[in-house]
Amino acid sequence: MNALAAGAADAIQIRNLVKRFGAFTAVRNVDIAVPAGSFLVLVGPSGCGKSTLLRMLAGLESPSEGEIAFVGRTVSSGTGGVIADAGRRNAGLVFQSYALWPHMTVAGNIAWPLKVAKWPREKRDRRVKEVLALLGIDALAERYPAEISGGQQQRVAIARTIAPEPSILLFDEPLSNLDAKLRIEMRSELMRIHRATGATSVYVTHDQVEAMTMATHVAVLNNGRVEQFGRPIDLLRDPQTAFVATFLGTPPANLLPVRRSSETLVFGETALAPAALSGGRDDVQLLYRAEDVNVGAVAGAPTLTARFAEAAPIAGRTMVTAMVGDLRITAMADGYFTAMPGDPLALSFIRTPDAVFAATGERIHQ
Ligand SMILES: Nc1ncnc2c1ncn2[C@@H]1O[C@H](COP(=O)(O)OP(=O)(O)OP(=O)(O)O)[C@@H](O)[C@H]1O
Repeated sequence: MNALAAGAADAIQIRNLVKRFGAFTAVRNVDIAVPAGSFLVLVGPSGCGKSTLLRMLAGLESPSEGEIAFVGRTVSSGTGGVIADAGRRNAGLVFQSYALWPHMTVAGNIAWPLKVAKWPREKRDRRVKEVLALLGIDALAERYPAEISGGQQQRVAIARTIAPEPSILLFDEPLSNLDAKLRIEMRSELMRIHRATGATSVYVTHDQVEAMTMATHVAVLNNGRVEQFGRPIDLLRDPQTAFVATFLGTPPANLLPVRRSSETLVFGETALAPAALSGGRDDVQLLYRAEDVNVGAVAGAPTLTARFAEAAPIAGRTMVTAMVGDLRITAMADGYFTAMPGDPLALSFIRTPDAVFAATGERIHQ
């Protein structure tokens, strides 16, 4: 079965969801089905509507149109508002800020939601021990939030959220307050927890590297719309819009605006590709991966003269950024490479473009 096809095994169904704040539309016609056990990452630039979508899933915000169902049960809709409130969705929410109770110990914080849900004492104690062990914070059980580090506080917040065994976990940029090293550690930790709990997770981030490492499924949002939804590898290999193609991937791919001139597509005066690729359009955009742009002229390959901007060594090669007018182009050089900012640099396009997009952004399939 196609893992992306809607079906009975979907833990979350989002149908034609819209959220308006007055005249402003923050979420536009979002339609996705999330299979049970997935780790869905919502990724996109600041203000694209990720948090608003997550808050609707959490029951903190009601939709203007459309509906959300958890395991076939409608929990919110444009006509009915929030049908099942935040506490009755069997969903746990982890925020960027940890919001621990300062007057309760770590164990007390974790036990709190279980007390509220009236778990019997013995079962509660057993569960607190279990999640303390799962998060590797057993030794902190009797400390107060002020006596532990930010990273440890985030672990406690996660432990508290998973303690009541929610079937859906919702994360809103939970790692953004941590330093770079801790973020990377916590990423693998969260994936381990996801596997251990089996909960379907929805995770908001603006960091595409975080998205690509953690996700089983990714939804790329832009201006409130889902530009593309699918497995990370499919979005990387087969982007359906120019936005997805340039937002995902490290180093970023290059998008060159070209126009048709008799038999070729030209950038400025340089012929880059055959006109047949444009699907009959006059203006299109060509996608070139950084590894398909060579630093230095290659005989027989179309070549542009750029101005060197910066270089960063990566895994034995150098990622070079250069400017052609206002356009930034990223290329790869073998070994170590450096130059002075503004130095002229030949860039050769050593392969045919990876994809072609209309000037308006949609993919042109050959
Ligand atoms: N309560 C509100 N009233 C009016 N506008 C809002 C409200 N909440 C969010 N918005 C607007 O909706 C848009 C989407 O906001 P949202 O917080 O969902 O974005 P985001 O993708 O999570 O951004 P970030 O990564 O910066 O947190 C923004 O333009 C924001 O200003």
